[in-house]
Amino acid sequence: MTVAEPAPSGAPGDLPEEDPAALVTLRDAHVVHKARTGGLFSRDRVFALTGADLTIAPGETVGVVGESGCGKSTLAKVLVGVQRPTSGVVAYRGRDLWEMGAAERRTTIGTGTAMIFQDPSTALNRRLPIHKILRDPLDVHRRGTPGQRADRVRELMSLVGLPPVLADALPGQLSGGQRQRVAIARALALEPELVVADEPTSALDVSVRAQILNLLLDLKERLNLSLVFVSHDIQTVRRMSDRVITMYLGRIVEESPAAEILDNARHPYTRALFSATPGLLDPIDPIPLVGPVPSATRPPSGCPFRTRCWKADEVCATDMPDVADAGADHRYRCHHPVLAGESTRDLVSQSSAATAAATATSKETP
Ligand SMILES: Nc1ncnc2c1ncn2[C@@H]1O[C@H](COP(=O)(O)OP(=O)(O)OP(=O)(O)O)[C@@H](O)[C@H]1O
Repeated sequence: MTVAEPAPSGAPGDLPEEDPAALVTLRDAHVVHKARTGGLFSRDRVFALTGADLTIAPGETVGVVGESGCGKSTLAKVLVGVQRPTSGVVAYRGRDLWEMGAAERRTTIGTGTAMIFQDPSTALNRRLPIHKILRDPLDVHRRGTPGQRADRVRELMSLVGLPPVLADALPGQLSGGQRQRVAIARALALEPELVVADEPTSALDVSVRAQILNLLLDLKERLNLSLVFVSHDIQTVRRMSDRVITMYLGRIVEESPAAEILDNARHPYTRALFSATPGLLDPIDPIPLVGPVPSATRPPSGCPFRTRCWKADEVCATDMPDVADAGADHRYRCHHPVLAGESTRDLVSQSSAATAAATATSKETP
């Protein structure tokens, strides 16, 4: 398989010219890691994020879907400034985050953004009582007087539905759902404009997941937050989001209003992901995603999805598709998009034929 070298990015410091009202903008953001084998760095490189372009408006929720290892967490970390991109631009309200002075960047990241992680058990200091955990960011950023900080802690607990009696409890004395409420309250302590939630319910009991998701939706409305919601659960992403982006092997391959992505996904990968979710597309058979995601150290040439795509042909092996505009804020990168009106039945039969062909080819290989 030919190894593609991701295209060079734009000049560092280039500021995005459009949408002055955008809260966060990524332009041609790349993250490349040194690969590790057996704990040691090798000469290989991992292309964790490649050429990401994204704009997030104030108050908007953007859902991120894709299989494991497709770069969702990397994108999330770049957005909140935890991960510096290897190249490309991350701008807050039009100002390049990584061109700011260190003090301004620390303030922008520390107070303007926050991240909620998958597992609240590991995200919270087990030795500190809840009121100290919530007060810590206020102390670090010297917000208000000591009395105002104590008031803010009470306010935060009420905001996320934690009774005041839990203020002196340790994280280990709380349920998983309560711990995630503490993590959310801490994330909101400094009134961020952007909150990124990376699989915020996947470590929780099914019974409390809906409560935490409803809490996030409620907080987003009340506080006019921009929310980036990363999840494997496509149903939930659709319910939570205004816009959905699909990632594959470090690339954003489709971006669409949530309301239309289900019926109108144009990228074969998005369609296959959705079809694998029971009850979503009502297919006769789900469209199989053939084989595993290729290694991020050796992404395929051309379109990264072409090695698993039933529509792929020669051009997909050589040319990375340009971004195509499907109108109404819907964009995708594909040479042979799913056509409007193309039924799941058609896709399943094409996919089965591709699977049979792939199986036959692999049997012929010595
Ligand atoms: N610090 C790192 N060093 C080397 N490789 C990394 C590092 N962080 C992430 N990667 C690799 O980058 C790619 C993208 O990882 P990332 O965690 O962003 O994917 P993901 O879609 O969030 O996966 P998951 O759903 O499993 O959390 C993967 O191949 C991963 O192994």
